[in-house]
Amino acid sequence: MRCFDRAKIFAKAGDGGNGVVAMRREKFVPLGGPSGGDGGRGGNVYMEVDGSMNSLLPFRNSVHFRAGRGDHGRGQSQNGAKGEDVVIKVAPGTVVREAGKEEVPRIAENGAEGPEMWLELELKLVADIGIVGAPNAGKSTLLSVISAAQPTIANYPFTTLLPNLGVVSFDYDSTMVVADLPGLLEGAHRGFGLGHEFLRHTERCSALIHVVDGSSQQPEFEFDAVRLELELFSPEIAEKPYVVAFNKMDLPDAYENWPSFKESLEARGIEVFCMSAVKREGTHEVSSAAYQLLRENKVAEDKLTAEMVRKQQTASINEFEITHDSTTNTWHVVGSGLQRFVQMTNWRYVDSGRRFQHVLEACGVNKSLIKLGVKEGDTVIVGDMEMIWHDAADTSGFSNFRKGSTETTKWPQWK
Ligand SMILES: Nc1nc2c(ncn2[C@@H]2O[C@H](COP(=O)(O)OP(=O)(O)OP(=O)(O)O)[C@@H](O)[C@H]2O)c(=O)[nH]1
Ligand SMILES: [Mg+2]
Repeated sequence: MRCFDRAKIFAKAGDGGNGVVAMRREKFVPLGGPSGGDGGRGGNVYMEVDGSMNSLLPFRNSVHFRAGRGDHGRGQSQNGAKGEDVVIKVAPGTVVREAGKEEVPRIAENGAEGPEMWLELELKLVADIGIVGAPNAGKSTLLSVISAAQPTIANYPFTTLLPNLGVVSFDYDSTMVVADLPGLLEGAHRGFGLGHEFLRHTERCSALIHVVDGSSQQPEFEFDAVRLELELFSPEIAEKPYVVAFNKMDLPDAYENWPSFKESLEARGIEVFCMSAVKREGTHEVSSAAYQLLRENKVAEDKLTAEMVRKQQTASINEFEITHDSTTNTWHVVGSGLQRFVQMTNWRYVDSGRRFQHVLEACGVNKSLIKLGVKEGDTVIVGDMEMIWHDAADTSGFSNFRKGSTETTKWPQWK
């Protein structure tokens, strides 16, 4: 049962093919020169999100993913064929990590030896709202009332073993996805009960609905115990906005407990609602309040997205291609991000020239040029910026910037 939302797989990029040493031998061609073909590039391993998948179950049977190896090069300048790529399809909301590490892995790299690693996949539900609460509080009942979902409802704890999802629609285009989670027990953060396994799913939710069984002996105590579990499991989850829904108001015990529960929580600054999920009374108010929290959160998130887009644009500077014109010994560095950056940089100032230099270095342009065999005196063109390469021993690499062909600037020192 644990397999459905976690999996461990092995991915290996294809090895590159070997190059071959060969000399051209032909009648009437006295000095044929080398004619060995390069080895083919190894295949890459890609991950692709497939909207039709909703679990990681397929990875129970297939664990190993290897991209094809590149063919070896052959004589007569025949290069080896590229190895076949492998695409691993995962469900939306899958988080990929290198086993035992936190960062997102990079497995699509070239090399004679294809990189390989174990990857941990973790599926986190993509729900807007998570319903949390003690076992038997009425979480599934609430979901069944506010959405078309039909989760199992029964009068015993841990009826819900896997999270249920439901779509709650208000009018027209305002909808939200609500996840009903297994009940939380005291000690859940230490692995008691089932709640712990699934609390992770709430990490992606924008807000929570906390259902309290109003007919229990001490509803406030139950409320605090669940809050404590949330905090102990993850402070991040505990910080999410939430609404409290005091349930089972149709039962005399709950009806009696309600005034003191309400008073006590409101004194702590917590907004509470009462409802009878079974009788469908007060449930609309609860889901509307949750939707309100969601909307407030969206505004904040949009700001964050704008910030991320800006950061991504900076990252796109990193992608470039270098071509070499051997007749003029000119290197063209092309990349839309780089180009834009060049246009932005006011090359006239030493300071910005230096900044530009730093960007080229940070983006790996200098290193790539050295790898490709740039020589002293060669011209390098990035956008409309022309530079002369000088001794690579100097970390800066370039000796002067020229914009167009008219102006030349000497850079006295770059350190
Ligand atoms: N009287 C009354 N019973 C309710 C109400 N809401 C839920 N119940 C009952 O409480 C029991 C548990 O309901 P569920 O919705 O399965 O509770 P849950 O929180 O999902 O429970 P777990 O999945 O086991 O954690 C069922 O017998 C429901 O019929 C209510 O408003 N009034
Ligand atoms: Mg349930």
